Amino acid sequence: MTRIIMHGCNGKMGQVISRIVEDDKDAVIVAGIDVNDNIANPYPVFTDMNSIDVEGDVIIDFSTAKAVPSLIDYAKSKKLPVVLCTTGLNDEQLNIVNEASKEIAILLSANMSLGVNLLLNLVKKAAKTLTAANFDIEIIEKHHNQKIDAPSGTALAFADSINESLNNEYSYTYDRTIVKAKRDSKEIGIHSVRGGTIVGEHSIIFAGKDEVVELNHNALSKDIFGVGAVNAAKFLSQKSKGMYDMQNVIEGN
Ligand SMILES: NC(=O)C1=CN([C@@H]2O[C@H](COP(=O)(O)OP(=O)(O)OC[C@H]3O[C@@H](n4cnc5c(N)ncnc54)[C@H](OP(=O)(O)O)[C@@H]3O)[C@@H](O)[C@H]2O)C=CC1
Ligand SMILES: O=C(O)C1=N[C@H](C(=O)O)C[C@H](O)C1
Repeated sequence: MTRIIMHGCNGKMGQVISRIVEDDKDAVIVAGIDVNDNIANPYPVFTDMNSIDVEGDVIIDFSTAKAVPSLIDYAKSKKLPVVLCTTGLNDEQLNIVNEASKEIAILLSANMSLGVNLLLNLVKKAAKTLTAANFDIEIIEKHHNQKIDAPSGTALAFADSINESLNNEYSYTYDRTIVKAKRDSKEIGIHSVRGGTIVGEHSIIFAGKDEVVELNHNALSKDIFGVGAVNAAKFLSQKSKGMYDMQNVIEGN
């Protein structure tokens, strides 16, 4: 039985995880953490994580970037692994996470779905083949109107995955209104749309002379992230330290 501490338990994803875990005989949420205890949950909720008085095996985090450093401090003090799903972390916050992985196990992934994690590999092959034929690369992401960070963590992960396959020679352009010049061939344009209840859509567009190749992922429900996060928690609860991603969970190593 994997005992989960849910950080950001009263948010949209926290509530998805709560529902998924209720039907999972191999996992249980033993405590939740959030800024307000304003939702009825079938587990105790703490607004101060240092007051948690139950034992857990792993933390799942879907909260907000600025909450991550104190969560990492807590996890280090309790030697607890963290499945870190929050996006929009700045360099300083990412550095704290990377340093902590020398002491505890951390799984950092901007997208917990199987489809996106498959696509993160497929875009590398497409990028190598198509940029050799001078195709341009643009990424468009669409999300609901409650999302705080832009571009999405997933869009950045796609850009990073592509860039890695191209010897990190590409720069990222987020706003063409300030560029005032033609597109550079070695850039990846990244664009954000926000509206309504769109769960999460990502298009990676390779545009060449007289042809366009587009790879798409559409999330039809937040459950795909929740299922991935619970699987990741079961996987990570067995690890003592190091940095992991969803590829490790999918491959079981
Ligand atoms: N990796 C992945 O697959 C996915 C990642 N995400 C990411 O997860 C994060 C959360 O998403 P979502 O659930 O939609 O967002 P929500 O805003 O719905 O939920 C976040 C929750 O965290 C709470 N919170 C804020 N500050 C703190 C704090 N200091 N300590 C504890 N809890 C806090 C919020 O409270 P309050 O509302 O009062 O501020 C809220 O209840 C985002 O960064 C999002 O991009 C989302 C989906 C998938
Ligand atoms: O905030 C969301 O909702 C999502 N955020 C993640 C991101 O920033 O990539 C993943 C998913 O697309 C949903």
